[in-house]
Amino acid sequence: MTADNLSNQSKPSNQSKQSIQAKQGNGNQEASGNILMVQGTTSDAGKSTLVAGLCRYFARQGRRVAPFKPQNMALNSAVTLDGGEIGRAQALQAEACYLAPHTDFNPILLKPNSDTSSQVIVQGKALSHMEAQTYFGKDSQGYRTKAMAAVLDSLSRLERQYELILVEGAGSPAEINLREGDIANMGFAEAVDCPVILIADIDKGGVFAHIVGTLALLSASEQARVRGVVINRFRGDISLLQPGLDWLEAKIDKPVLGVLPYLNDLRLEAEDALDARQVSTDNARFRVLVLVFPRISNHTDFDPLRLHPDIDFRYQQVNEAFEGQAIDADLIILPGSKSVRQDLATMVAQGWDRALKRHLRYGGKVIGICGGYQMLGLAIEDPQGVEGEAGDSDGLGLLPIVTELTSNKRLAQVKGTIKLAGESASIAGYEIHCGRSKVLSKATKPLVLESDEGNRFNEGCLSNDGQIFGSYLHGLFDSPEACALLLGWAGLSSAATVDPEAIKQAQLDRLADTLAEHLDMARLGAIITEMPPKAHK
Ligand SMILES: NC(=O)CC[C@H](N)C(=O)O
Repeated sequence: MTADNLSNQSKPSNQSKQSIQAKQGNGNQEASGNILMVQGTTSDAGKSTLVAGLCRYFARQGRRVAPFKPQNMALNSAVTLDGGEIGRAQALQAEACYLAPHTDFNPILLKPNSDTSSQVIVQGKALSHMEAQTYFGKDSQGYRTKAMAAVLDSLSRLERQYELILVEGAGSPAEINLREGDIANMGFAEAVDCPVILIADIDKGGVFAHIVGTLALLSASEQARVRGVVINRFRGDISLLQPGLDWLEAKIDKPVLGVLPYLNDLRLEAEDALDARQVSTDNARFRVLVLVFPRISNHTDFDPLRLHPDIDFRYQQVNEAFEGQAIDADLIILPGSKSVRQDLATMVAQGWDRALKRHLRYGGKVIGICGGYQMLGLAIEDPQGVEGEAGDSDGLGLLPIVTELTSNKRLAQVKGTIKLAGESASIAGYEIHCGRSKVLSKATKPLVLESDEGNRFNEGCLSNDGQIFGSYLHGLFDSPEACALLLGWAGLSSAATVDPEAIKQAQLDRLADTLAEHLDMARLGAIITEMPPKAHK
């Protein structure tokens, strides 16, 4: 790949998109595997978004491009086609490349279930606590060696299949306490000898200090591999910024590759942070409240509701005192959780058990998804201590199910039909859970699903009074048909149609257009090609 053809921008027709897909689908062609890494001066500087935009930009040109994040810490994950689990940001970036998600795009995923411990997922598979101990040993050096081996193994597979690999760092490379044994930022870039660009968020203020300070805290060889900087989320008059940019380029002796505008209404899945923004609620006629657990997982389940013009959508932190306040919702949703028993205890301590019952007495509806579904049941048992201390907890007692957490994590993409209130619709989604739930009585299971392996099964549970529905399915509002059916059941009739997939595709294209306009793509192309990766395999 040459700098020229990297910067040669064109929008593909639908036909060339298909040929990209075909190309991307069957890897094993000649590939030089150029690597570019994006690091940020802070968390939330815009790394994921920049990588997603670059993925779409290059994929639209017919390039074989893939995303990569060596190590991700997030509770928002996606099920891959090869039956594993990766961070959602990498799944979105894969989609930006017109690719299905693959475990190699994010070989290490850490899912925190307390302030001091995480579930470790290596190349898509969750290690049990025992495995984690033997895999990594007790010291951080043990972890680094094994994790780095997995990272390089995945990367070398991608290098054989793709022309360009766009790598996202994590947090900032200048976290002094995390530098030793780092595999997520400069530790990775040094190991594979790839160029780095640094992105900084000007909206937060202090952008010059962030950039100069970050570079000052790097070693000489790390500084040298930072080949340019990108300033993100700028609003206002660029001519007023220009003197600052000139000063910066002289000070750091590196180019500013571009200043990206503040994309106020960019609606792309958040990597991990909860995105509470919603479209205008002027015409909203239905109130949805999603409880936010300290260890909420897969909050992107709610994006279709957050972006729905008929819905007044709210997140409510369950660890904040609320007792006595009016709940003010037609539908309350309990989301997934990485620490179900503990999040349930937090919720009950704040009086949410009583609040939910009151809401139901007034005719409100309740949905529980995955961990939230488990909480609605009679009991949650964790005899092996899969999510912390071993033991049992009483559930909220609103659905006739009993759950046992097992070390055998279920990961599956599923599709089928949902039947509620006499209506049925097709539905698709994914399951990520250690728990297995038994429905005790003859309660209705409203879903008939089929997994990738072709197994058909009934899923979910509806209370006898028809007011409470629980399911393991993440992404259950993504299909417009299923979303309309669920909202209809919950009391919102003739809801507008929101198609999150179409929104996502339009946003990725818009992002790529923005990068094409505001980044010096010729220079970026040169950065990518002038530093061939060293043989690290
Ligand atoms: N995604 C989830 O909510 C998972 C629920 C629970 N932590 C389990 O593993 O079963």
